[in-house]
Amino acid sequence: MVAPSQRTAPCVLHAEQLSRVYPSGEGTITALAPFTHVFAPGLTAVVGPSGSGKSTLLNLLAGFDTPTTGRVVVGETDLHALPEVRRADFRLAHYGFVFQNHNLVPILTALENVEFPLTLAGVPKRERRERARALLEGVGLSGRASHLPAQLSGGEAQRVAIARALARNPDVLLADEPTGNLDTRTGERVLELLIGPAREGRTVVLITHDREVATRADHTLQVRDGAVTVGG
Ligand SMILES: Nc1ncnc2c1ncn2[C@@H]1O[C@H](COP(=O)(O)OP(=O)(O)OP(=O)(O)O)[C@@H](O)[C@H]1O
Repeated sequence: MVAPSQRTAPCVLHAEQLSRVYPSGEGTITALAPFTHVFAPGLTAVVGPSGSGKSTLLNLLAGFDTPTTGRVVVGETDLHALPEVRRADFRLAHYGFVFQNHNLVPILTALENVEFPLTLAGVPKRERRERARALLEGVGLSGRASHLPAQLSGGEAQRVAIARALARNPDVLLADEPTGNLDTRTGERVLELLIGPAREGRTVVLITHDREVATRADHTLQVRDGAVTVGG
């Protein structure tokens, strides 16, 4: 097995006066007004209407986008202060991502998809294969290891994506509507797989339109017209 990442204590994700303003025509759009929040370990649900700023928030927390003001601190690291290449490495080592459409590599099998982040990390083949098998087993998909993404159901593909996201024991798991395309029962199963890491002390941030899903979270953030408030 791969040694757990350098996680000695639960990692805290801190947004400090974080905001994002986009140019729009002649003017600007405040997609996210300045807000400060500590994302504690556990599951945080981010809810809000379409266009309210949820994805903008997630993209900033991931370091995919640059804030107009403020910063994102992960543990001791100021994410946006890192040069681009180091930020990408940091992201690979500390973050896992799950998107609405699983984003699996279509030409790789389920097992190879889970192995992929370990390959990037230079983990030797035998070790990474063993770890990927254990992760697939963890999401109940040992029997699908050699399937290509196109040969998986939507729920199965999403479970593979979660196994992949967990491959490097991330401190932070960011999920954008991971249950959005799934029926209720399958969505519930996928949600359980995200709640597990949250219970183990990871910081899991989940965007959802589904109020039912949000009720399972430890914390809820409401985003409305770019303004973030605590509580649903
Ligand atoms: N790159 C961009 N340039 C200009 N405006 C943008 C950009 N990205 C997002 N916006 C605007 O910022 C606002 C927030 O968008 P965002 O995608 O964060 O909303 P959302 O809550 O995730 O919506 P949805 O639930 O529909 O995915 C919207 O008004 C959107 O049009």
